[in-house]
Amino acid sequence: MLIIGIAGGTGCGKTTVVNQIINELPTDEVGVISQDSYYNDLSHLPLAERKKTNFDHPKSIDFTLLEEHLIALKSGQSVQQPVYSFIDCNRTDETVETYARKVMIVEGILIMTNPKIREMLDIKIYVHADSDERLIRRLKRDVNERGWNMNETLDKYQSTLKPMHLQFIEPTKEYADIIIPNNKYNTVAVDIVRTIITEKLV
Ligand SMILES: Nc1ncnc2c1ncn2[C@@H]1O[C@H](COP(=O)(O)OP(=O)(O)O)[C@@H](O)[C@H]1O
Ligand SMILES: Nc1ccn([C@@H]2O[C@H](COP(=O)(O)O)[C@@H](O)[C@H]2O)c(=O)n1
Repeated sequence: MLIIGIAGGTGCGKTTVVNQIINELPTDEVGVISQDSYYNDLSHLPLAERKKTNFDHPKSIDFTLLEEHLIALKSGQSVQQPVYSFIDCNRTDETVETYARKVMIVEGILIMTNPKIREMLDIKIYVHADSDERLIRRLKRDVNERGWNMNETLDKYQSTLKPMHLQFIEPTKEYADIIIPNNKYNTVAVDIVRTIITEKLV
């Protein structure tokens, strides 16, 4: 199994790039694992407390479970990938059966901060967009899709997202084999990654 890691700051376009890559590829041969599925289980906290969590710190991720799942997939076993709710700020009771494929894409802001996960990635990709682009995209998405208001997102950007990005996420760019500039839609880069995957599938 080829494991491709796709990291980059919030709003840089990771999910969009992943969707563009896998679109047109056979779903039974290429799968996706999202770091969001591996946020720590916060069921012991009320929603108001869960909302105060720093979701941009590596400690917010259950890397042990992610590593276990990647090892299982690599050995051909299926895993139950947790399903995350951004509205409830917690894992749901549901899981999605994720089976081993020839290619697995792992995407998320923090995936390259963990040495064990980094070690498992055969190809490391960092998607870059300027911070003003990312903030605009993030603001629109938080307000339209994730139940936050504008002030909450702007406060969070200053107090948490920006410092965590500078401390933990941006430095992982140095581990990348490929950096995709994504201030604008980058179909050339997407085609290149898709070509690498297609070669693995033959
Ligand atoms: N290259 C781009 N140009 C403009 N908007 C983009 C681009 N890539 C993604 N977006 C938009 O930005 C928002 C965040 O993109 P997303 O792929 O969810 O980013 P990420 O997964 O890195 O947080 C989405 O609304 C998406 O449609
Ligand atoms: N309950 C949560 C959990 C996480 N976030 C934010 O999601 C961002 C990571 O996802 P991307 O698609 O943007 O890569 C991260 O910056 C967290 O702040 C959230 O808003 N609510």
